[in-house]
Amino acid sequence: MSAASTAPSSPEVAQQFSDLDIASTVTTPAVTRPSSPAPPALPESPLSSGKHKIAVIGSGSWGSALAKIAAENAWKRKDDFHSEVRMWVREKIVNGKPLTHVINRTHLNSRYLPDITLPKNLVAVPHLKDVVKDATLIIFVVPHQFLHTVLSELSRPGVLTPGARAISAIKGVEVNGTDIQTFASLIEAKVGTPCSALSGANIALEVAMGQFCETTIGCPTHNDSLLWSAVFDAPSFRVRTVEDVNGVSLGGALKNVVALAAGFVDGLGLGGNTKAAILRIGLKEMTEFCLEFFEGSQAETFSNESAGIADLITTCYGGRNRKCAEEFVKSGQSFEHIERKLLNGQKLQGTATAEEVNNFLVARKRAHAYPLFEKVYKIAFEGMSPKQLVVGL
Ligand SMILES: NC(=O)c1ccc[n+]([C@@H]2O[C@H](COP(=O)([O-])OP(=O)(O)OC[C@H]3O[C@@H](n4cnc5c(N)ncnc54)[C@H](O)[C@@H]3O)[C@@H](O)[C@H]2O)c1
Ligand SMILES: O=P(O)(O)OC[C@H](O)CO
Repeated sequence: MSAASTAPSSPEVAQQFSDLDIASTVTTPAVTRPSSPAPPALPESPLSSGKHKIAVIGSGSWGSALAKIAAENAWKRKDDFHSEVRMWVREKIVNGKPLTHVINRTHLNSRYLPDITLPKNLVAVPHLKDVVKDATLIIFVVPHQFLHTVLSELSRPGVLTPGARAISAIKGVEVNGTDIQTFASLIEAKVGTPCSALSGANIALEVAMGQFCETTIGCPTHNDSLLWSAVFDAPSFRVRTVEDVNGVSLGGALKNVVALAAGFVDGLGLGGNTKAAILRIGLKEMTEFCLEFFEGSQAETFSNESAGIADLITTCYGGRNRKCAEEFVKSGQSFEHIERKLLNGQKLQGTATAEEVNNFLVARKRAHAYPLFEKVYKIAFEGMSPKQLVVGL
């Protein structure tokens, strides 16, 4: 497609970022499917425009990659979506300039996803309340450590649009004693929007580069699956929807614990057989954990969907958790040090999840039923030798 003919900016953001050139070209996907049938009609928007408006909360590597896809789809379906998509960027000075200005001028997230050109209808905004103004579809994709702060700001009266829906692409769980919650249910409880969950074998950079992959979206209703498929499905990012919001959420959280075990295996110099055994045992514990503690979740989400087996494979071979756990064994340094050394400002999720899951299982007196999760916790937090990982499994 040639250069866009209309400016995608709303008056407020045009004023806020008046010096931006967001009226020229918009990145379009390289592949089109001319023979595809017309997409299904979307559920009505609560806005008087009749269109849905997308907001992205988070601008790390995954936030930026998902925002890119959502903005490209919004631009293609202007009858259904406001073409401007706003992305919350926690302001930071990068090379002497605010990151929001850098993103809006260069269309590059130089801090978290350099070298990937973002669509020009994706606008970086530093204040949360401006990001969600009039938004009907809100994508939560901050590292889970920061979610509570975000939710307390969004739960103030008048901040969110009545009738808005949310989706969580955050991988982790929230534990309080004997209670465990997914982030989708935490978001739903704190801000009152129905919340779906997106998870899959999705290393952010590969997705942003347009390499083919699949993702799974767990949705509470059929309307949610229509909406979120329209936001995310793309020729190189195929969406499959399931009704199992908990299974999708738990797949994304628990695979990070297994990825630490896979990294320990690599750090110990053990081979493919051992890693395959860890993956099998890990998938079994992930599935059993979900079935035991989350009523209505489905084993098939783990065995058949990208959010289960496929994400486990990619993360145990190519993810940050694996990489940091390998370094933990080889260097003997702390995970905090390794995170700073290797991740360039990105956040490690697996150690926090291993601790949360262990605390929960201990509180429920069920730690012995999940020996791999227990070993990962003890190696990461209690000084157990990594060599003990496979002993007695
Ligand atoms: N990176 C991936 O490949 C990938 C893929 C799928 C899912 N995920 C999941 O997506 C979620 C977000 O991960 P990511 O990779 O986009 O983030 P990231 O690890 O790249 O972290 C950077 C983000 O954290 C924010 N941040 C840093 N300090 C903060 C603070 N004090 N307060 C608020 N925000 C702060 C930054 O502004 C930025 O948005 C995680 O749950 C992760 O597991 C990541
Ligand atoms: O890099 P990791 O280990 O956080 O994994 C990234 C994604 O979750 C893979 O789907």
